[in-house]
Amino acid sequence: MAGEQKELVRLREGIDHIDDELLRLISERAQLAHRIGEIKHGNIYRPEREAQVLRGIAERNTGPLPAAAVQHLFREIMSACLALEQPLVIAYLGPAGTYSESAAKKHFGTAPSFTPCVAIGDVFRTVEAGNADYGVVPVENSTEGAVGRSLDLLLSSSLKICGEVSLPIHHNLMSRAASAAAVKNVYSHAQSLGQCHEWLSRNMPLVPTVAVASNAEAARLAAEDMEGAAIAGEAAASLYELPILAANIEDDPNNTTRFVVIAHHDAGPSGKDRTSLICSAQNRPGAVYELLGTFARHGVSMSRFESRPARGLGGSPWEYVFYVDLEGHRLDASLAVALTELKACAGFVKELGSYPRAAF
Ligand SMILES: O=C(O)C(=O)C[C@]1(C(=O)O)C=C[C@@H](O)C=C1
Repeated sequence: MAGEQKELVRLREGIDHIDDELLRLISERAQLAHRIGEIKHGNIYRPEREAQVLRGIAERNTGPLPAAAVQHLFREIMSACLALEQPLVIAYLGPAGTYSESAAKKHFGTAPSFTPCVAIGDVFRTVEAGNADYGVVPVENSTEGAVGRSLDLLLSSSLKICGEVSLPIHHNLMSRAASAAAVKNVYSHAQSLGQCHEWLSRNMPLVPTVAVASNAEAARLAAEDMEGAAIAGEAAASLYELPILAANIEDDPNNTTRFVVIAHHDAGPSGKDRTSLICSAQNRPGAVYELLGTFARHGVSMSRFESRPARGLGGSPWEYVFYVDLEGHRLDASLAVALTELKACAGFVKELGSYPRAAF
């Protein structure tokens, strides 16, 4: 026992020594970032550089910590360094406790100020008006598909996409009730109720579900109702101090939502990028085939091709636009040529921007 105590003291001294070194190095890093901020022209936040740093950390990590854990640590270090250069304001689809807030913090770390907005349109307006530097909005869910409102606003707004966030969505049943058997109502956003449909029919078939504006609102209601439960994320459970009765109740364990970061500019090349655009085909046979041919001819891979009604373009009903995601940056030689050819044959092209693929 005495031997173990001595060992404990010795190991803790080792940790103290390493913490001193870490602190010294982090402070030195912060001074360099501050100096970079002074000599940098234009935007201080550089999503392409941050993605490269985070990818490099994962590649060089030799354990024992998993890559995601070290990336989170470095995400926070960079977030704090950036705050020394320029305090950022980030708008997201609120209220506090939503998955959008988790996505915003996953992407920017916790150092910026976060502004919850009541609707996706308000996130766009807040950034357009300069009341936030960046905005985070959901664009698609692996179970439920496209988030139409975000796609429509990307078409009508002048904002660009400068980043993306991929967030695994894990739903939890949370309540002050003693057990799931004592729950009389389940509150959640309609999409989340849909994503937990099978679990609910197997485990709580007779309990009515109530669709509300957001998961965070569901958690707030459950916090006030001893017989109510919410389906929401861990952030909402801790915000409203709700015990989790059942974790990871989503029907698809790979349930993921993709968010984009909107701003007045897109991002520089990072080496692993994506380019998003909206286009329409001219009204003649083979026009869509021709659009797709421009990418195929130049070896540009497409990760998304989705059609939606052309809202806000002032055309007649039944006119459609295509939302296209391409692998690569608009400044890459092959993509640049493909875009030039696309503009020559498409009815309409709107470049939404090039940005680094999610680093983690
Ligand atoms: O490299 C830069 O341009 C920096 O400002 C430094 C740094 C970092 O901490 O590594 C901070 C903010 C930028 O968004 C990117 C990187």
